[in-house]
Amino acid sequence: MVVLASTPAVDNIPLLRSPDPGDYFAGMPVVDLSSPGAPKAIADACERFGFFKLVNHGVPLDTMERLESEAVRFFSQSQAEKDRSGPAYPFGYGSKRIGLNGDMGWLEYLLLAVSSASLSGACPVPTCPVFRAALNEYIAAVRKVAVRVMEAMAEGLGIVPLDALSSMVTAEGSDQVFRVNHYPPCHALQGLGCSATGFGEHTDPQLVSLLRSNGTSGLQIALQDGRWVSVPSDRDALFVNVGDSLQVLTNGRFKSVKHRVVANSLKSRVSLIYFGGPPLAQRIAPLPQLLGRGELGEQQSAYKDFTWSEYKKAAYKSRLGDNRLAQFLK
Ligand SMILES: C=C1C[C@]23C[C@@]1(O)CC[C@H]2[C@@]12CC[C@H](O)[C@@](C)(C(=O)O1)[C@H]2[C@@H]3C(=O)O
Ligand SMILES: O=C(O)CCC(=O)C(=O)O
Ligand SMILES: [Fe+2]
Repeated sequence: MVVLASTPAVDNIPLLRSPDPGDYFAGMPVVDLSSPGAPKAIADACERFGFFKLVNHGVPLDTMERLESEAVRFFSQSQAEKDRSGPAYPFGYGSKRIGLNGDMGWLEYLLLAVSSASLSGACPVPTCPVFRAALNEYIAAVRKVAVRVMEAMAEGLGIVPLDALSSMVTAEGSDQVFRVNHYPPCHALQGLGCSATGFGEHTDPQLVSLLRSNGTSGLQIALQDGRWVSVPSDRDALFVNVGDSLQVLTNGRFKSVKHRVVANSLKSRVSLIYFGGPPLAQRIAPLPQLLGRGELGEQQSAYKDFTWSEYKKAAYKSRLGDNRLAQFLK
């Protein structure tokens, strides 16, 4: 992180060295969901990076673009109008403040509750019926992809039944969240050699997150050696993150990926993220098939026993960049 003389527009937002064009993620795994090799490729990518790009996923481009243009229309309203959809917690519009513990980023967003395959009726925003319809169409489609991806993960890990993981997001009462992030261009930092933090480094607490963005890059992931690499944007693709809960369910075989977003000084970024979480009462512990006999006898869970409700509570008490899983290690 670099420290600069204060620039009022970005006060309280941490600054990062501008991404170096050479730091693109050269070895990024790209998985074709329609190919027979997908389960193995997905398991491999989740073990090595906790992250992969997914193509041929089946969400129609116009479903993604319809939602993107409704989101752009929402965020182009006046600040007073947008604030009428706030506060962000538990669900609604938020700006710059992320979470409840002092994290700040150069973005505005909508945090929305999903019930079954659409926006929860208990989530009153957005109020615009056209925006809600676009959200519902996209959420139904992306959730189907999440289910296929989790089935492929199970297959790639050699777990039966194949819905051992995906049933946690399709179960009654599953805790799914949808987020629309808008990172306006940060003109104040143009040419200064540093960028505003859009969304600070963190891992996602859920099982999986599926992200789609417009053509503006900014997403970065940390490799296992700690090096940050930029993920080139691709508006046709989805990007899949392994979350903390999936790391635990796989007893650490899949790694939850540390990621962040760097704001662009010229272009705005819009991202749509589906977070698949289990029901609150779901026990988060390694699947029995992944605790099979190894050379050293019965393998033990590396984690204390906990439920998603307990983990979520702890996550919401933490700062974005905290290592939330550390307190649940044995
Ligand atoms: C600082 C925080 C924001 C967050 C809740 C938390 O206390 C720690 C986890 C954060 C995160 C990251 C992934 C998702 O964007 C999110 C909605 C989630 O479930 O966990 C956010 C939370 C948030 O923005 O409220
Ligand atoms: O907006 C993005 O591209 C990623 C944001 C993110 O990681 C999150 O909302 O958890
Ligand atoms: Fe995230």
